[in-house]
Amino acid sequence: MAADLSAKLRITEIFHSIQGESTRVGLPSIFVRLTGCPLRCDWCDTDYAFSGGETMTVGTVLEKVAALGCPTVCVTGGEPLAQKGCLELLKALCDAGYSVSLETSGALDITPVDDRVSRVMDLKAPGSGEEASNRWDNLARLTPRDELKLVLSSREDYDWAVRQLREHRLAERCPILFSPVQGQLAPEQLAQWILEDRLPVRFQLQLHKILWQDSKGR
Ligand SMILES: C[S@@+](CC[C@H](N)C(=O)[O-])C[C@H]1O[C@@H](n2cnc3c(N)ncnc32)[C@H](O)[C@@H]1O
Ligand SMILES: Nc1nc2[nH]cc(C(=O)O)c2c(=O)[nH]1
Ligand code: SF4
Ligand SMILES: [Mg+2]
Repeated sequence: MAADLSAKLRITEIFHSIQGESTRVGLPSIFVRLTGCPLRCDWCDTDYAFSGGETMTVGTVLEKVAALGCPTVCVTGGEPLAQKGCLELLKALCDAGYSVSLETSGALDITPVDDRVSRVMDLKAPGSGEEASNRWDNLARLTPRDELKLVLSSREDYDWAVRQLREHRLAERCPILFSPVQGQLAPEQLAQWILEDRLPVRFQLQLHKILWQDSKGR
């Protein structure tokens, strides 16, 4: 069935930049940032997307994306899956031939997302203050096309992440990303722990924050 292009979405911004996160890091990409999030991660760098925004149809978002002329699209937020219309947007983007990734907190069911989308899902560590929001049944749904990210603010978070990695055999499911919370955990410290423990994970630094000091981190 075709996507519903009349479905409505609340959108904070649509922009063209260098992908700063996930295994797609470095690729020119279009970002579609959906407004609103039911979580409040302690260290969230995107609180400007919690409210405001502009209502648009999926069809209008497609037109704005097409005008930016880039084959790779990242749908993010806020929490994109908190809006029903997000599923229609993801399907419409895939139908139009884009290579699509979705950044999601893992607090909402990822099952209904179009199979062609690469789901980049966070597992919220205790330091985020949102550990209780993790939907643990999402883990079993991850495929090698998806990615799992753990954003860590301390040694306690790191130890917690290593336990999850082992207990849920996460590295067998999909690529695993360990990223320091910017300004809270020194990147070189996290890198050293990963090396010492011989972890099969990918160290990640938000590239856009190295490239640009813009408060919105484009
Ligand atoms: C702003 S969130 C939007 C998507 C979704 N709500 C989520 O949490 O995955 C995009 C990504 O930025 C990460 N992020 C947010 N603030 C950060 C920070 N201060 N340092 C490192 N990563 C951060 C999140 O963990 C998430 O992986
Ligand atoms: N350049 C850039 N890359 C990104 N990758 C994921 C982002 C996000 O906020 O989800 C993001 C972002 O905000 N900027
Ligand atoms: S879930 Fe994502 S957007 Fe929401 S508060 Fe956490 S990092 Fe920010
Ligand atoms: Mg960001």
